[in-house]
Amino acid sequence: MTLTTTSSAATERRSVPVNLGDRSYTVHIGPGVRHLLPGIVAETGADRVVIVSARPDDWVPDPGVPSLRVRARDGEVDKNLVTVEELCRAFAGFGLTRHDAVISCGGGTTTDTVGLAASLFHRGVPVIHLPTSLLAQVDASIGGKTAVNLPEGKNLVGAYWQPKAVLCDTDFLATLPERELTNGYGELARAAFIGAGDIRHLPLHEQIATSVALKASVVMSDERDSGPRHLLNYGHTLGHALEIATDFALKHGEAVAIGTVFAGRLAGALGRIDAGRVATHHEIVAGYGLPTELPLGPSPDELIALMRLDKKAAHGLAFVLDGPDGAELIQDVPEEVVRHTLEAMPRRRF
Ligand SMILES: NC(=O)c1ccc[n+]([C@@H]2O[C@H](COP(=O)([O-])OP(=O)(O)OC[C@H]3O[C@@H](n4cnc5c(N)ncnc54)[C@H](O)[C@@H]3O)[C@@H](O)[C@H]2O)c1
Ligand SMILES: [Zn+2]
Repeated sequence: MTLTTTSSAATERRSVPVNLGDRSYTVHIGPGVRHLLPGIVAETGADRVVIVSARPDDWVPDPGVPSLRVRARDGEVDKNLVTVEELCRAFAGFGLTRHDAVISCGGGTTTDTVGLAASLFHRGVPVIHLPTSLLAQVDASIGGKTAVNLPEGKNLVGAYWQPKAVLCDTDFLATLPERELTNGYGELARAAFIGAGDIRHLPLHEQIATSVALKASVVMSDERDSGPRHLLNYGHTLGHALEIATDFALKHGEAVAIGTVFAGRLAGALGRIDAGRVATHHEIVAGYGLPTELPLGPSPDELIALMRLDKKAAHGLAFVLDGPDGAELIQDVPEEVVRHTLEAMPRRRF
């Protein structure tokens, strides 16, 4: 499909700086921002680029320097070290040097895989991301975490590798299936409780920009995940457990949405927030058309066992929870309160 950009495009564009010293970059958001690509490539000084894209060729504009196009496939199945090796071999075959650049275009699985390959090739070549799913635009392509899966688990092999720029072109979203759009809303819904507030009334490009700015500010204060970056995991403790317990039948954003409703109920049960604020969790998640109920099937015990494996937990059960001073990481939440909160949640078939 050929992309078209509306005439009001320029007024709907936003740019968000990610300030990380000599690793700083800008995230551009809005219709048509993909056309900034040749200028950004020129700024990097690259003599040639490799474009790794899961979308039609004309979605990535001419970068202005000689390029090799490599076809990618979105999806967890290809998000592995075999693909990373294939990409690195394509880079080598094209004679890419550390002074050139790699461009990714696709969903979060593609930006993660290409980002990791770029971080490894010649111990790091510049990468520019053109995320095409809402989830990748609001989350996956921002912040410099890259990873691929092992048969033993998701995202087990990765690196921190900040891009030179991210172009979140909202024209890309026109072909995104409805469920993938809703999936991205899951991360926007959780953003409401870690500083973004209720942004549902804003146009989508503004919501993306708000979420990107929030993630950028957290990453700027904790690039390598040693403290405040935990906040981004709001709703994710139960979310990850639900993804695993349903064998990934629930998508990440859907699971995070249910996890966000649960986090509100748990914070209420612990007396950290009042009933009105608990209800706001439900209202915002439901307002995005996201699920608020637990799936039939996984028992509280099974979910608690999975949540004990969460990397945020020093020991016991840990959650990022809303409270009088905003969201914070709470360690050692009593298992009984967690169990009662899970038992009290409605269930439905997905
Ligand atoms: N690095 C990070 O910080 C970070 C953060 C969050 C998520 N992630 C990773 O991101 C991945 C999830 O990303 P995702 O939801 O984009 O998954 P994905 O890449 O599998 O894309 C989801 C689906 O949407 C399709 N798609 C994407 N863009 C499209 C478009 N414009 N038109 C039509 N179809 C399109 C894809 O082909 C795929 O079927 C996971 O692997 C997750 O681990 C990484
Ligand atoms: Zn997430």
